Amino acid sequence: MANPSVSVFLDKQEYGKDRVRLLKVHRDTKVHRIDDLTIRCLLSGSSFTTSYTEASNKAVVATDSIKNTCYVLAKSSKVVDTLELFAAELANHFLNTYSWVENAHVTIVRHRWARMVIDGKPHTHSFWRDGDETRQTDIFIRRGTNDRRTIDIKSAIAGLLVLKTTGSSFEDFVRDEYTTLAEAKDRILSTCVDANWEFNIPSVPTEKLMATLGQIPFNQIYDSVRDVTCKTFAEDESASVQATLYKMATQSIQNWKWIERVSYALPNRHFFAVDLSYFRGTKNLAEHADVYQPVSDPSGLICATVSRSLGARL
Ligand SMILES: O=c1[nH]c(=O)c2[nH]c(=O)[nH]c2[nH]1
Repeated sequence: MANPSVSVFLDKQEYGKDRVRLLKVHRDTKVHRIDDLTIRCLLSGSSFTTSYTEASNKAVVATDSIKNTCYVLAKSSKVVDTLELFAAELANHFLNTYSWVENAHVTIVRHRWARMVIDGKPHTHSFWRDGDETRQTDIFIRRGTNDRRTIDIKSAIAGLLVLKTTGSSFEDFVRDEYTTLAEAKDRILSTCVDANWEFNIPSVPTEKLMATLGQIPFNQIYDSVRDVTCKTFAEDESASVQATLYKMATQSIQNWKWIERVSYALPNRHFFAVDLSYFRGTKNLAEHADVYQPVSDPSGLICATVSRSLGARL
């Protein structure tokens, strides 16, 4: 039985619409472009407390209206193709429209569509899904004092599946009574990259918010982080996932003054050479390996965040 004399308080709250699906078609030229998005918009602030504690809906903007707003703004917006700017437009809209909303938290996931190549030529209006990788952004805008806004933006790549067939070793690790893993001079390296990067954005007067964000080359930064990730993965003579991860993260901070920190979560998807010695003494281990067994579970998991040092602004 619950004890009603135990005192509690509402510690955290945010509400809104999740999984709003939206396809925007850009037909401004004959070469159509598309943005296939899944959006989450969450609102919070002290005015919403009573909706939880006293069953009062007086302050509640229906989540259905929040969903409708996503479609209305997608219609008029000129920046749907820059996730961070479209997310900022949405978040800013809720703060500007409803004076009692203190924070707007918008997450957008963009699903991949690649242009079809037909008879060697990029097709003007047909696309195919080239993998499960997504681009994402998570933006949190706070109503500050003196009509200013503070903005946290974290953008991400999720589900980028990569594999290399040489240029990766793992040696000189702890050997004790628990160790069965052989040292590997040359192994398969494969991971499914989750990377995110946080922006350093000063608080801005409300009316300058979109103009300030408009100066940040979000699409170029995304392309660059993805390129650095792939190039480093491909070219690094990897001593471990840890060492390769650190090189990836460091470069993006050094490339872009707006990036404050970069995090990676890299599962180490193991591929073990199959011991074929049972069959006529066939050699398939170490330098003889070319038949491997992919092991889906368990995998290693290497996670790290690299941050810009204090006073290290470009
Ligand atoms: O790159 C690696 N890092 C590790 O920490 C580790 N541990 C392991 O068993 N294999 C690997 N590979």
